Amino acid sequence: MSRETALRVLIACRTNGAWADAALQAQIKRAALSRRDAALCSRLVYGVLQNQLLLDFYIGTYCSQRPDHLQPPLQDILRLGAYQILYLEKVPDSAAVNSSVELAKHMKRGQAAGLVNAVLRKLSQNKDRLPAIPDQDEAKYLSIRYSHPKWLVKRLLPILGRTETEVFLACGNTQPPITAQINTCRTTAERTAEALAVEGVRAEAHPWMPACLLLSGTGDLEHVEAFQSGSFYIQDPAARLSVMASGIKPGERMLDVCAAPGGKSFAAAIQMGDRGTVLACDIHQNKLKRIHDGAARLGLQSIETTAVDGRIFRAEWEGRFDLVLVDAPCSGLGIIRKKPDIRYKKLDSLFAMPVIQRAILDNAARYVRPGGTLLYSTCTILPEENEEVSDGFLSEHPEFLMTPFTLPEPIGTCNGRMTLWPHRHQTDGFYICRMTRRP
Ligand SMILES: C[S@@+](CC[C@H](N)C(=O)[O-])C[C@H]1O[C@@H](n2cnc3c(N)ncnc32)[C@H](O)[C@@H]1O
Repeated sequence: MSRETALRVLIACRTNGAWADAALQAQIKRAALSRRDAALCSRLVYGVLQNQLLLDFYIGTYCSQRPDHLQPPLQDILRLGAYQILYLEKVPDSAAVNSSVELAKHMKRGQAAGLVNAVLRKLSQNKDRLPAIPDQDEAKYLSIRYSHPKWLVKRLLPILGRTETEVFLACGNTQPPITAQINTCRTTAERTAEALAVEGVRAEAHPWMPACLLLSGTGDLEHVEAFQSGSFYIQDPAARLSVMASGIKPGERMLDVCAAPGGKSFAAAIQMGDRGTVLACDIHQNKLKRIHDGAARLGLQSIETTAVDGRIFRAEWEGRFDLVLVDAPCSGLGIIRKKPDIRYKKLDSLFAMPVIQRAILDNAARYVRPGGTLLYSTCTILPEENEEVSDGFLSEHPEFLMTPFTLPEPIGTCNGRMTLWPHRHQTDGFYICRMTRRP
């Protein structure tokens, strides 16, 4: 059942543009998989997505047809089989081959099962002497080796250089830690860790982020008492760092323009000791419920929600906020570890982003009071959506200037803007730019 469910998820991602995490959740529930089967299913889906280009390279070596000319479900079946043979030591090759042949039989295409059998058997026979990836073209080599699209590798090479690009790409295929941010309005990290231990969840203090725990052995956290009672919420340190950089204080008024599902609004309300106002907005009315439910669970009274398009001016908000946060919609290339399928999204949708980001920033800036703060952030690492957007904004808005901020060591003081990188900071890839409206 795990393999069939994994196949359904991969097909949904490819044909309906579904996100793997949401499709996984839905399909695991639909198939009513046990905890163990669900874990294998997740491992298969994430493993295939993280290694897709490399798997295709090996499949192509042993297949009489070009893999991209095969019927798409057949490609997915071959990738699932190849992943098990090359990466899952506990699955015997025979089981990987036979289960893949069974999946192909369900396709009711005569030759599909035979082809899957032939390709996977050859792969299994040769797995200790796999062909070398051609390395004449550096970007192509790295793209296949680490299964990241070639266009992204080409963009990264001049920014990071060869060695660091390789480290970044390898990091993109690792499992990110699960980090709990403590609701310090309610409890402490120590008490939360003790409560989690009682329920079998291991928690250790984050090496440098205050009031933050690294979790393992979590399973489904929603059933854990410490979660239900609002002791913490799950958020990467990078996201909380952006709120720390804003310097929001108790009693202030904050507007979170692109707020759903609410992580930064929660971080801000907690940083303010739940005193003041956080107006959490999103263009999608249906997403506000997540913010509302999260705030209720955490017992945060200072958060209000409303649906708005951040590009459209609301006269009643002009100059009214101490802090306006634009955590803009973006390509998400900084969270490839969590969402491996982001790397395969169409380029045109990614590069439409800067126009939307700038439109939201230009409009939201009008809501900042004189002397107040405008914080622009994204969970991506490319300058097109980061420095180029904030620099473009600053060059046309002389009433704003970039202002330094200080974050916990080892990050320290930043000169107004910074990019966090997964391989350097062990956080999500993230951009923070802090600007102040001249008084
Ligand atoms: C990066 S996510 C925000 C994450 C959130 N700040 C958090 O920390 O949980 C971007 C959000 O912007 C919203 N969005 C997209 N276009 C928008 C617009 N024109 N106005 C307001 N929100 C928008 C999306 O619905 C999405 O929820």
